[in-house]
Amino acid sequence: MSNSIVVCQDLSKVYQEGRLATSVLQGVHLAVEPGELLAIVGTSGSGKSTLLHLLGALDAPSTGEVIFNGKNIHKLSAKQQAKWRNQELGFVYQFHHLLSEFTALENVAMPLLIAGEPIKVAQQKALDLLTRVGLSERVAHRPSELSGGERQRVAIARALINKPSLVLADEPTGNLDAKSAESVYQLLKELNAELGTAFIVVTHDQQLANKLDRQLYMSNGILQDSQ
Ligand SMILES: Nc1ncnc2c1ncn2[C@@H]1O[C@H](COP(=O)(O)OP(=O)(O)OP(=O)(O)O)[C@@H](O)[C@H]1O
Repeated sequence: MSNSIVVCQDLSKVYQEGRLATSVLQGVHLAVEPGELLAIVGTSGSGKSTLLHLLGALDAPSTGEVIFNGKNIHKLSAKQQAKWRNQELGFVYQFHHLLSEFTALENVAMPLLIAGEPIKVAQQKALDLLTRVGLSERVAHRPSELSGGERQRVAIARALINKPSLVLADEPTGNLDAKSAESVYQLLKELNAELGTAFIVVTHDQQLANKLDRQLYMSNGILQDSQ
């Protein structure tokens, strides 16, 4: 437990809109080990994305806490949270959230520039990582000039460029065909072996979930070991 990279204790989330309260997460306990590949599966609307948002401090829990390497991330100031996200965390989304007006190289270099790396160093590192994910010929392409699988690989490269200890991935294979989904999985696996990055992957793709180290099931806001 003390070795865990992230621990959630009794996490709950209630969305309050006027008089209407929607309880989305209930008493979630979770501990993820360094380098672990964890899948979270569950029906639509069960609270998986909400949990990822709380883990990334993009939203605050109603009760409970998220301890990341000993730090309660929801007690950090907004500025400290932004720095923590930049240095320790990577995000991969189904719809990739790449910046459309920038090239693949610029998108991947962005987190390094935000972290204060000189532009030449950032560009070289981005080029190396894009080569690593098989996109050396596509570095000057904008997102609209890439296929879905290529965009997803750019998004993964961007998530990993700062060598974070944890990547939060929401449906990373969600809009991909079987072949592209397999290549995204291979890439996660290789980078995990090489860099020791832990991944928490929210997915409806049971084939992907079966290949990861561990699976947890979300059902009506409750996270459990089996379905
Ligand atoms: N800002 C919000 N205000 C009110 N309710 C919300 C809000 N965001 C999400 N919800 C509700 O919380 C529930 C869980 O949503 P969440 O996106 O976490 O589900 P999910 O398991 O990721 O679903 P999916 O697999 O369809 O992406 C849903 O019923 C949703 O309508």
